[in-house]
Amino acid sequence: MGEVVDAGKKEANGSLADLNPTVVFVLGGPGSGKGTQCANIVRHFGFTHLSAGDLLRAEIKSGSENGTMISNMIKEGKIVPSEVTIKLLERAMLENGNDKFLIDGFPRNEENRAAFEAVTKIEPSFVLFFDCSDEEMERRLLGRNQGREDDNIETIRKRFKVFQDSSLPVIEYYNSKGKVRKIDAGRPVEEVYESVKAIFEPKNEKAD
Ligand SMILES: Nc1ncnc2c1ncn2[C@@H]1O[C@H](COP(=O)(O)OP(=O)(O)O)[C@@H](O)[C@H]1O
Ligand SMILES: Nc1ccn([C@H]2C[C@H](O)[C@@H](COP(=O)(O)OP(=O)(O)O)O2)c(=O)n1
Ligand SMILES: [Mg+2]
Repeated sequence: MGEVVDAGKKEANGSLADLNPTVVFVLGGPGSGKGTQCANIVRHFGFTHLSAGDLLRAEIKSGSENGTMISNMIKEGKIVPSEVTIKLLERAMLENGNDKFLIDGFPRNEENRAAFEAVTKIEPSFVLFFDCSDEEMERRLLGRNQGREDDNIETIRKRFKVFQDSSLPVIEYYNSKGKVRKIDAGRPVEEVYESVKAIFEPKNEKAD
């Protein structure tokens, strides 16, 4: 029996287990260029880009009951409880229906990592790590001009500390599993993308 489907509205159908998506985590400090490079990857390699920060900001705008809590945490540079962020990521994956996702800015701490694994049973294929100096990231964030409440020097310093203390250990964890692809993100956008592309392109392996 055929079902009438409203093509304009995507339904969150099925489960993540059915979808069994390919996931690449895109990590790096604030301002390292995660969002910029994800836009390039989407154009060439057919992934869907999900930024945890964008999903949280959309949740604030939607007037959700968690909005005030999320907004306060972002202003303080703190990491929102995993439960909230994981629900948003799960919903976005199921609504979208693609089976290849770049998850940008997540997992940002050990709690994010362990909870995502426990809830979704998804293991990332690999982790892109954009490595960039604090000086360069600070310059970029202060010039970003997206009207973000957290792109001020006081919050930026807090975000750098959270990255050092909470996010780098997650990258170390994946590094110990051989999953990290580290990229020098301090170079111009096009140069960084050349390195990114080489990671996503199928390898032309020589027979011996
Ligand atoms: N390689 C680069 N060189 C200079 N500026 C960059 C580079 N990559 C991104 N930017 C700029 O820096 C700011 C932060 O980039 P963004 O992609 O939003 O980083 P993230 O998502 O990691 O915080 C943006 O204004 C962006 O245009
Ligand atoms: N996994 C995540 C990702 C982001 N957040 C919150 C806390 C972060 O400082 C803000 C902004 O994240 P976002 O990835 O958009 O920031 P950057 O692109 O790294 O500058 O959102 C979170 O609580 N948990
Ligand atoms: Mg970003």
